[in-house]
Amino acid sequence: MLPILVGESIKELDQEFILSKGILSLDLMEQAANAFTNWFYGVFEDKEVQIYIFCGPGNNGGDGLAIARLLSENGYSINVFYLKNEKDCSNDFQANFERLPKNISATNFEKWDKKIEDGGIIIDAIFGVGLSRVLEGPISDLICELNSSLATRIAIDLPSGLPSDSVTTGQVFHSDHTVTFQFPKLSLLFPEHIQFTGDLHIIDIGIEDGFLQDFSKKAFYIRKQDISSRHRFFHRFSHKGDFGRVLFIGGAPGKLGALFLSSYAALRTGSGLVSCAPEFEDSIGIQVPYNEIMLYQVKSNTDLAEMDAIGIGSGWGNTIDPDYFLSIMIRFNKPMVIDADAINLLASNPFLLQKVPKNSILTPHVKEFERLVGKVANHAERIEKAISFAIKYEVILILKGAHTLIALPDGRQLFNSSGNQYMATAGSGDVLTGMITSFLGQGYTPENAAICGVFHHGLAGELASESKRRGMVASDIIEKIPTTFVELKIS
Ligand SMILES: NC(=O)C1=CN([C@@H]2O[C@H](COP(=O)(O)OP(=O)(O)OC[C@H]3O[C@@H](n4cnc5c(N)ncnc54)[C@H](O)[C@@H]3O)[C@@H](O)[C@H]2O)[C@@H](O)CC1
Ligand SMILES: [K+]
Repeated sequence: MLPILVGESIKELDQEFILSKGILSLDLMEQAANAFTNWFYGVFEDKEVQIYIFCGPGNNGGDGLAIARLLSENGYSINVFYLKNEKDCSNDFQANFERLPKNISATNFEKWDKKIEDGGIIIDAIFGVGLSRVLEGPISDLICELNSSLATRIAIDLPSGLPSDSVTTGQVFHSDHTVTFQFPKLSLLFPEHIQFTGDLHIIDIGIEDGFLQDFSKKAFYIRKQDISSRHRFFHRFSHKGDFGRVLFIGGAPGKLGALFLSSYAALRTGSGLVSCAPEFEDSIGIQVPYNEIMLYQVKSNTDLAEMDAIGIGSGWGNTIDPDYFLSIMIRFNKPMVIDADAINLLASNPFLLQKVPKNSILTPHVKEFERLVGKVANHAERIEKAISFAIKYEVILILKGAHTLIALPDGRQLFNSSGNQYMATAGSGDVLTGMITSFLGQGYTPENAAICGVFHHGLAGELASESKRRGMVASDIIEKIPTTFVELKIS
C-alpha cells in the first residue's frame, strides 16, 4: 500500500531520497515537472490556449517554473507570474527562473493586468506542502481573483492555502484538478475540501514505495495493485464449504430489502452458502426473492458457531433487545460484521461494546459514527476518533464515505481509492456489509476481508455507474461485483 506522509516528513524524505540516489534536489524537481507535464499532455491537447502559471517563492513555485519551461518547449503558450523578488526565493526556484526560455514573459504578480483569456488554464504553483500559515493580504486577494475566473484551474501538489494534514480555516485556491506528487496528502482526502481539490490525480515522480515506507508506518492509501495479494485463491477441488457459510441477521418488517441486499451481495462475492434471519415474529412464510438464499431461525438455533461469518444489523430495526444482541455475540464468539441498526444498538447500550468479539468489523456511516463517539467538528477529528475507537475496542472500524477509512486495531489507517459519488444511494452500505461478511466467511483475515470488501465495493460502484450514473441503485452495484474479480484477475 502507498504510504501517506505528513507534511513535515516530506522535506526529510526529499533530502534522504536525493542523497541515496546521488542526485540534486533540482533533478527531483525536474522529475516532478516531467511527471506533471506528461499528465497534462494527456488531458489538455490544445496548444492554442493561454496558460497562466502563478509561482510562489518556494519549491512549489520552482515546480511551476520548470513546468512552464517544459510546456513552452512543447509549443504551449505560457505566461508566468511570480510572487516575490526572485532573489528571496528558494535555490531551486532561482535555478529554474534562470532556465526560463526567453519567449516566456515572467511578471511580478502585482503587475498582472487580471486578464485571463477565454478557455485559459491557470496553474497554481504558489504554495505546496511548505504552507506555514493562513493566507492573507495581497496573496489572499490574488487567490480570490483566480477563484472568480472562468478558467480551468489546476493545482500543483496541493491547492494553495490548503494545509497538508489539517482542515483549512482560510482562503484556498479552488482547483478543477489537483495533481499531487507521489502520494495523496491527507487533507486531499477530507470531504470538506472537495471544493478546493476537484479531481485528484496522484502522479509518480520516481520515489519508490519501499523508500516511502520508512517515513510513514501509520497511514496508507489502498490502490488497485494492493488487492490481489490479499485474496485467497481456490483450486479445482474447492467445494462450497471452502467458500464459507454466512448468515445475515436484520430485516425487520418494512426493512427486509436491506437484509436481502446484504445476503445477495455475499453470494455475488463468492459465498458458498448464504442464510438470512429476518427480524419477524414468524419468518417461515417470508418469500426470499433469491432462490439461492436460505431462511434461518436465530432464536431456535443455538449453534451459531456453525456459521463461518455473520453480518448483523442491515434493516434490523430499533426495537431490538440489547440482551438478544449480546446472546448472539456470545454464541458466535468470532469476529463479525456489525452495521446499521446493530451499530445504533451499540451506541445506545455502551456496555455491549466491551462484548463485541475482538477484530470484529464495524461499518458506520458518518451519522452512525457520531452516535458511537459523539459529535465531531471536522474530518480530521473524525479520523482521530475512529483511530482511538479501533484501538480501544480492538475492532476494525470502517468509516464509510469518499475515501472510506479503515481504522485497524493496531492504529494503522487505510484510505480507499475506489468508488465515486454515485454510490451514495440507498442500500449501498448493506451491499458493503454483505461483501465483507462474504470474504470473512471465505477464510480471509478480518483485515483482508475489510480491505478487499471496501475496494471491490468501490470498484463495483465505479463499473455500475459507467452506464447508470446518478440513476444507479444498490442492486446495480451487486450485479457488477463479479466483474471486479475479472478486472483484478482474481479467479
Ligand atoms: N518530495 C518533495 O519533497 C518534492 C517537493 N517538491 C515541491 O516542493 C514543494 C514544497 O516546497 P517548499 O518546502 O519550498 O514549500 P512551498 O513552496 O510550499 O512554500 C514555501 C514558501 O512559502 C512561504 N510561505 C508559506 N506559507 C506562506 C503564507 N501563508 N504566506 C506567505 N508565504 C508563505 C515560505 O516562507 C516559503 O518561502 C512541494 O509542495 C512540491 O511542490 C517538488 O519539487 C518535488 C519533490
Ligand atoms: K499549489
